[in-house]
Amino acid sequence: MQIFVGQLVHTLDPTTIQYSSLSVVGVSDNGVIDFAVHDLSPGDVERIIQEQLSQKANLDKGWKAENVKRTVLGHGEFLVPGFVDTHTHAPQFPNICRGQQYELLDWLKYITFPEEEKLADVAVAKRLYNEVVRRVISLGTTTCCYYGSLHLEATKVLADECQAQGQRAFVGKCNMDRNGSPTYVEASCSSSVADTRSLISYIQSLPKLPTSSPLVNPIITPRFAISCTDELLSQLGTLAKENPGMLIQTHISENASEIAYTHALFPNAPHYAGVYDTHGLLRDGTVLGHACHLTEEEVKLVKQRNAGIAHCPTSNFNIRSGMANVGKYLDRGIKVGLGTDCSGGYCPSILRTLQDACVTSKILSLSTPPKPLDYKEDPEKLEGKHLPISTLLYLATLGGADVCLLKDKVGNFVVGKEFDAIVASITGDNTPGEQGRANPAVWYSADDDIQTLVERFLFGGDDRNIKEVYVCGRRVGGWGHSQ
Ligand SMILES: Nc1nc2[nH]cnc2c(=O)[nH]1
Ligand SMILES: [Zn+2]
Repeated sequence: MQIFVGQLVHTLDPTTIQYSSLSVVGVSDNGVIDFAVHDLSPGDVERIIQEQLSQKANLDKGWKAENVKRTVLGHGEFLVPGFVDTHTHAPQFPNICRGQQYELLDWLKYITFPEEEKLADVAVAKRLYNEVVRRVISLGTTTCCYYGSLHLEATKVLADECQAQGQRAFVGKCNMDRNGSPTYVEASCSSSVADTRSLISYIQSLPKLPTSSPLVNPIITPRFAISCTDELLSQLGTLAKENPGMLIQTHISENASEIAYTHALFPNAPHYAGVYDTHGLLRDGTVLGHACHLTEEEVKLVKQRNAGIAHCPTSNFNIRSGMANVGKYLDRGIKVGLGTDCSGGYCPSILRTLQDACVTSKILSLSTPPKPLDYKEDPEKLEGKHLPISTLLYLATLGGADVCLLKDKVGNFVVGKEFDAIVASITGDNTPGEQGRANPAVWYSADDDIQTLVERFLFGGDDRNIKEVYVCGRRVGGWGHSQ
C-alpha cells in the first residue's frame, strides 16, 4: 500500500470542485484508491492513518503495515487527477509548430500526410513513438487517445510503447481509403478493415493492469468522412457493432471547407453527424474531435446517441478552424473532454489546451450581445460565460474520462477508482543541481492556499511543475522519475 499525505484538488462534475488543504489517500497494491479522507487538521493525520491500517490488518491477517510507503507532499505540492487527452496524433509530433500558413485541408495535404507517410518504416516508428509517449507522460497525461498512421506495424509499436511506459491509452490505426495522396492512402477498403482487425487482436493480447483493466485499448479510427468511402464506413460500423464497448474516434465539423466537402461527398446524408450515424459510428464511446460548427440538429443527435466531444482549442486557433461552444454542449449534458490534437495543435500539454479552452470561452462570452438591465443570469448554465476553474479542470480530467467511458475508473480521487494522478509542484524542480529548471512563469508564495496554487498551476504550469505521474498506482513519470 501507498499513502499520500498533502493537499489535493479534483472535480466531481462540471461545476463541482473539491479542494482539500490536507488529505490522506491510501492506494492498494493493485492501484485502487482504498481510502481518501479530506479536510484534516495536522493533528488528525496519524490517527486516521492508524485507523485505516488497523482495519486493513483486521481484514487480512497476512497484511503488513511495514510495507506501507508514505509520500508526504510539501507546501507547494498537491495531488491532481492525471490528465486525459481525448485526441492527439502520435505520427504528427515531428510537425509540431510547422505549417502556420495553412488551414485544415491544405495543412493535411502539404504538411501532415507527407509526415505520416514516414511511419511505413517501423524503425522510424520505434524511435518516434518512444519519444512521443515519454513526452506526453511527462506533461501529466495519464490517459491518451492516439491516432496512429495508416500502418499496422507502426501502430502496433505505438501500442507497445504505451504498454512499456505504463500509459493508459487508446490506440487506433487510421482508416483512409480515399482522398489521401498517391503515396498515402490505403490500397483497399478490405485491407484497411483487415489491418484494423489485426491491430485490435494484437492490442487485446497485451498484458492487463493488476485490476484486470486493460492498460492499452484499441479504438476504431476512421480518420474523417472525407477520407473514407461509404463501403469503408459501413464495414467499420459493422466492426463497431461486433465490439459494443469499443471506442471510436474521428473528426467532425472542424472547418468550413471540410464541412462543404463532406456534404458534396455524401449528398444524401442529412448533415455531417448524419454521415457517421447512418454508418453505425455515432454512439456511446464515439469521440468526436473538434465539433466547432455543429448545427442544432447535430447537437441534438450527438446528445441522443450519447457520443462525446474532444474539444481541441489550441488546434482550432492554430489552423484557424473555429471555436467549439463547450458551455452549450455541457449545458445539454453532452460529454466533453480536451484534446491537444498535435500537430494541428502545437502543444502536447493538456495544461496549454485548458488555457486555450478558457480563452475560447472568454471570446465566446465577449461576443454575445449585451444583456438587458433586468437580465437574470441562470447560475446553472455555462453557455455564454467564461468557463470557471471547476469546469476547466473537469474537462482536463473527469470529463475526458467520461468521453472515454472511463468515468467509473479514473478522473478523480473517489474511493474504488484506479489511482491516476499527478503530484504538482509549484515550487518547481528543486532537486540539487537542477534549480535552474524552476518555471519562471509560476510565482510561488509560502502563504498560497490550495486554490491559489491550483490557479498558478493551471495557468502557468508546464512539465517543470509535474513532479510525479502515476497510472493505476504505479509511478510512470514526472521530473523526479528515472526511466
Ligand atoms: N486537426 C486534424 N483534423 C483532421 N481531419 C482529418 N485528419 C485530421 C488531422 O490529422 N488533424
Ligand atoms: Zn485531429
